[in-house]
Amino acid sequence: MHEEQKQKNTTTTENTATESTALLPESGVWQTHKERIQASWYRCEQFGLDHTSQPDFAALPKGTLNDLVDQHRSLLETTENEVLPYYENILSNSACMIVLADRQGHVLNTWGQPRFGSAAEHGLIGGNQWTEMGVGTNAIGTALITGEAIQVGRDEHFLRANRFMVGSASPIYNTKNDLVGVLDISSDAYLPQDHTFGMVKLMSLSVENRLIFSAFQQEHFILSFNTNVVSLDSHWSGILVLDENGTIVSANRRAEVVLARDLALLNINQIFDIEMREIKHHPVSLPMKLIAMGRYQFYVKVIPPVQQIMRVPDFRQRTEYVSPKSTKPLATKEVETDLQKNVSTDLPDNVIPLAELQHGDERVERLVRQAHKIMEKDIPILIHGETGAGKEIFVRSLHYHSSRAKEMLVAVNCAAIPAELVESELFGYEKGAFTGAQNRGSIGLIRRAHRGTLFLDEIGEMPMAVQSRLLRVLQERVVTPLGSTETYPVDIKLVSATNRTLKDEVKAGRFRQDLYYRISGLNIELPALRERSDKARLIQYLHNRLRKEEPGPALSPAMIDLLVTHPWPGNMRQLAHVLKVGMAMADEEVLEEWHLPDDFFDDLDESGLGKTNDKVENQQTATSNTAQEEPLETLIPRLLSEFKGNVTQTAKSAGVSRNTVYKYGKLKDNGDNE
Ligand SMILES: Nc1ncnc2c1ncn2[C@@H]1O[C@H](COP(=O)(O)OP(=O)(O)OP(=O)(O)O)[C@@H](O)[C@H]1O
Repeated sequence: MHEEQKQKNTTTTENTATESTALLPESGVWQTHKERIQASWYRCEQFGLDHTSQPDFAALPKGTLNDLVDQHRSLLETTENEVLPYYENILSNSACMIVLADRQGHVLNTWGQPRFGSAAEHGLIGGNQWTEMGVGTNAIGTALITGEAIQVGRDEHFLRANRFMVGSASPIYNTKNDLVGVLDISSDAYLPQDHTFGMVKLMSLSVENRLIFSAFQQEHFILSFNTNVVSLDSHWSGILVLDENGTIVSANRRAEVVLARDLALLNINQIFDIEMREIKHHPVSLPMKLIAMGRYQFYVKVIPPVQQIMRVPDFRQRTEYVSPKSTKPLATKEVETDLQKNVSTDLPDNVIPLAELQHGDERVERLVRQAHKIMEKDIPILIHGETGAGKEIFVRSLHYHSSRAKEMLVAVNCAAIPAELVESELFGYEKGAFTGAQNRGSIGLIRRAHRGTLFLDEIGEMPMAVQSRLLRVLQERVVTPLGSTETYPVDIKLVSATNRTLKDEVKAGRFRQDLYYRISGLNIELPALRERSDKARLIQYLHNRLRKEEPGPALSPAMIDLLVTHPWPGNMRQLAHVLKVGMAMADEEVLEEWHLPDDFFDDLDESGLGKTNDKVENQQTATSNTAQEEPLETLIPRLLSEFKGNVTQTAKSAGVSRNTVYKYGKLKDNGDNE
């Protein structure tokens, strides 16, 4: 029986899940709508909610929401293109709201105007998270948990606070059959609800179909099929994607439901009474009548690839072929292949692929490989490294290359949260647990990382009391919120980082020894930038990355040498800053020394690693500046005051580097101060 036939009219079920009948445990398969709502209510009770609880939307901070929107740009655009026509044609006078949420239930965007009050009141607002755990039974959260479309009537919401609306939600699956988001139409109860429910399912199908077309239409044949010819272009049609040999490489959910079988990698001749070569030669706009699996008749339309597949010999396919671009050592290539495992094809823009974190330094290659493996094991990772060495960037990349990539990476900077709040932020709290707690309670960051990765940055800063609680969570794998006697199971991958030497902290009594051993399953020492043997390549890589964001000047070999010489006390963060400032300052085609910020030269001076020509200039000062016939000690301060402190102009005019200007400008200052 098909899904929608199983759904019952909301009005007949609205009173069936009364507040005392949360009977059914989560069983996995529910036959009826009523049982699904009951199972959801049961889960809500397990989450510690009662009907009077206030919704906890666990709203994301603004920056994080922007990141999330960036990560889901193609889903958002596809939805917008597919959904807005419905809204404009059908729903615009219906006072309802269309909502797109990600697979964790975070609202990514909304369209339309509901009748039910302001965003602050109804909570359907960007960044708010609609999960069953925080908001009780609701269309978005329940569709996410069950993976199926659902309509939640007013009284079917577990929390009374949500019983002013009806929500209809339908999950969206991508071409790999991963749940990537959910579409929801919410309104107060005056709309014909069956109509709305059908509509949201149609919308999610149209988004899914569009995702399939975008992924495959360039190079693949696409067949759409339906039982009647006039519906061939509708979103209810089945879609099959075929490669050149007729192998089914993708299909929409509708195709699998209608044909009632797993279609992956079958040949088209196993489904329809036709061969691929006939499909290739069939006129595009002429529907065919075909028999599926010897019994069922369908109308079928062929959509050929936009780019015709070229049948030309390509000897690069042979194994002995060596690409001219493969200049990297063999070891790096092997690492890359290995690191491709688990890679989600659409890494968010702010995530650097693992293979691009190392550029030939053996130590870094090894630790990247080790950490990548350990991400799949139940072993915590502890990363030690100087500030700015790239610990967080590394962890982000690890998470998105792991099997947990579909769930959240929750990054907590223990030093940034006031000591007295660390505990409640991490473990969550019951409503009214302490003075100052928001009275609706909070699920806390650890539970938010459930099935994902928890990254505790600067773990050395964690207060002792919190350390004991964390130890308990790691030992028992359950979280007990502040003020609660309930425990909640959690499955997290823990990665911690510190720039302190934690063993010293243990000796000094500031860090618990037992916790240290718990968190340091795999100990990783991320080398400082100055210690890396792949510095030159890393600098060029970062420069290229920045140039992709915004065009900028090139790096000369001399500039690369200068950057390689620098001690980089602020590591990758400082390198990124210096390059960004330099590239912004430069109008020329090549980055020059005088484009770089002053603090860059400070560090060079302190380390005594200045350039050779500075040394030559220094020797000149011992006597005089031959060009100007004036010692630099007086020339530089004079020019500096002439150019009103402009270091670049002074350097150009004196024919010396900015470094030298800085040095002699400072000498004068010091002298004045004495
Ligand atoms: N592998 C890398 N490739 C390119 N840029 C990088 C890389 N690693 C770090 N960066 C740059 O350096 C900045 C700082 O990195 P990150 O925040 O990961 O350092 P950290 O070691 O966690 O620092 P802290 O100890 O201060 O928290 C990043 O925002 C990014 O601009």
